[in-house]
Amino acid sequence: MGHQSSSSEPPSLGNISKGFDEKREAVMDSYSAWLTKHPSALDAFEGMMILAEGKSLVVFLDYDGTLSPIVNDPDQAFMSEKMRSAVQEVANVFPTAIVSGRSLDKVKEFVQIQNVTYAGSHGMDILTPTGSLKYDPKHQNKAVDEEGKDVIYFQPAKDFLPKIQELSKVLEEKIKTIDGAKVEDNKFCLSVHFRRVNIEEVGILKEMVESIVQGYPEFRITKGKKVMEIRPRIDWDKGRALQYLIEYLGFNDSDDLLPLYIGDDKTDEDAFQAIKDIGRGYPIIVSSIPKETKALYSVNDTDEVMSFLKKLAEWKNSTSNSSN
Ligand SMILES: O=P(O)(O)OC[C@H]1O[C@H](O[C@H]2O[C@H](CO)[C@@H](O)[C@H](O)[C@H]2O)[C@H](O)[C@@H](O)[C@@H]1O
Repeated sequence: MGHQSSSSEPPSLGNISKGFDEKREAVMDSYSAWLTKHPSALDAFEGMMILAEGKSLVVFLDYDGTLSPIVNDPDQAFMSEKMRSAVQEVANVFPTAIVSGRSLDKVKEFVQIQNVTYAGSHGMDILTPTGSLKYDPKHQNKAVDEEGKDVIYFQPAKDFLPKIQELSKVLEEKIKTIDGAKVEDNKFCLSVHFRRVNIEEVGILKEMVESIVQGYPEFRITKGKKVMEIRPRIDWDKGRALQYLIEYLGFNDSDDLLPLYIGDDKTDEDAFQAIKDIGRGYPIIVSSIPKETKALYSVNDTDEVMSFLKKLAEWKNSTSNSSN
């Protein structure tokens, strides 16, 4: 008797593979459609640089998912030596800042490059050498760094520190019961990670965190990649940090300014918006899947970020040499 297929029978391998191919094609189609709206910054590079000629390009880079690939353990999110040298090449020829959700100390420890400006805690902890900024004692602290240089810390959430530390302890104690959950202290904000939490327990963890944070109305929760980010309710984000750094560099009212920001996460959208508000510049999202974004351009992954940074430094070096 010939083989009869019925709906109760398991699908054959051939059918599974056909279904898989169809799904993959559909994903590729939607990614291609998305790319027409957010073209690859590598493909669009020449055109972007034509507009950059004679302008003052300022480079802003997110850390996790941009300079280092997303990994399971946040403490192991190291940057490759190749990426470090690409960032170094860019920092040698453009003012460059790293704007991260990590604590300032942690991001400095990961990146280990001298001539870049660092902003930690989603821009709530910015370290700059003393310079053109007006001294604002409300949010700025003068200090001397490890090398004996005068520096300024800009910390708009400083007053929240005791409460953040309290909240961190409460969260740590409560989430102990959930295997794989982790609180990361990013100084002016906290991250509750659930990448390594069993899928069945993620909802419980989220409810737990939400209910604890409700008891601290001066804080809010934002979402990142398998992480809940708890931060003070202040009008400050990566976009405001970008504006602060532009002012610090003295480009506030400059028509020459051309900010470029590369980031992969929701909190980077504030910086993309800030560039849109300025009215010119290159907001670039790192994504291998179509997603809602304010970025104009895209790159697929951290390898493409590295290729883009290398091209950028090469372009600057070649244009400087040709004008000599
Ligand atoms: O602004 P960023 O520099 O992108 O920081 C955002 C969060 O990044 C880190 O978490 C993410 O990367 C981890 C390491 O790859 C990954 O394990 C985690 O699932 C991701 O959410 C960082 O640990 C967080 O504190 C930052 O808020």
